[in-house]
Amino acid sequence: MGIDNLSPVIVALDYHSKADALVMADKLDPSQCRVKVGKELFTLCGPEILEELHKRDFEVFLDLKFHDIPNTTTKAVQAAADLGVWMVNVHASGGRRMMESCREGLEKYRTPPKLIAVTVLTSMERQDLSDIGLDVEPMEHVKRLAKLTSDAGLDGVVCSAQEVTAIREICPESFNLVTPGIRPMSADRGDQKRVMTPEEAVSAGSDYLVIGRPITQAQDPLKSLEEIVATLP
Ligand SMILES: O=c1ccn([C@@H]2O[C@H](COP(=O)(O)O)[C@@H](O)[C@H]2O)c(=O)[nH]1
Repeated sequence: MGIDNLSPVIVALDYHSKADALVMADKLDPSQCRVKVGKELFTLCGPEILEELHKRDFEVFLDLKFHDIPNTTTKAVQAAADLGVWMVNVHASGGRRMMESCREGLEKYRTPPKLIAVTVLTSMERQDLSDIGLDVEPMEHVKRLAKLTSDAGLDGVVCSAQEVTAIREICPESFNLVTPGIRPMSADRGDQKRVMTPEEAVSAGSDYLVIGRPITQAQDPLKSLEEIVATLP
């Protein structure tokens, strides 16, 4: 079980049509897991896909990773709150003022979405950071951005499960750690670089495991989800 009564798994509905996403959603039980709508599905379907998922009682993580000036990102997270999503995110590299403005922008909501920030994408490794002028290990940059996010008063971060132990040492216990880059031992890593197995991620202290292709591209997605959940401590 996760930090509430649901499993910690958030299934990434990275599909190229509303129909395909809903076929998958209809196989899932909203009392067992949450779902994530990302850039591909939201760009194709817009808010309608959220309505469909909410009708089916899912809590939805709207993963649009807003990265813009404070005014723009604040309006964007408010728009997400108006759509009733459970979780929304920005990029921590947008900076402290941007994150604080987003948090303040959500204060007027009775039940605001959880607001979290992406640290370093799990597809990135040291060379990728070096390419963009950051001569630092991912771990160091993730820790810096997690602390900044916590100081800005957000609810948590997106990071690799590899960084969970280190973040726990510098951020409050209540700080949510949302970890993509989850790969069962036999699964293809694809473009992910900083990965962990579901079991290791939960043991390390991840609150939520974001899992896409190992479930959605499986021959039998539901069986794959059930097998993953069965391995969790
Ligand atoms: O650092 C990040 C932030 C977000 N993601 C998203 O999570 C899923 C992972 O999908 P897989 O198929 O399991 O790799 C995907 O929607 C990404 O956009 C991430 O992977 N890393």
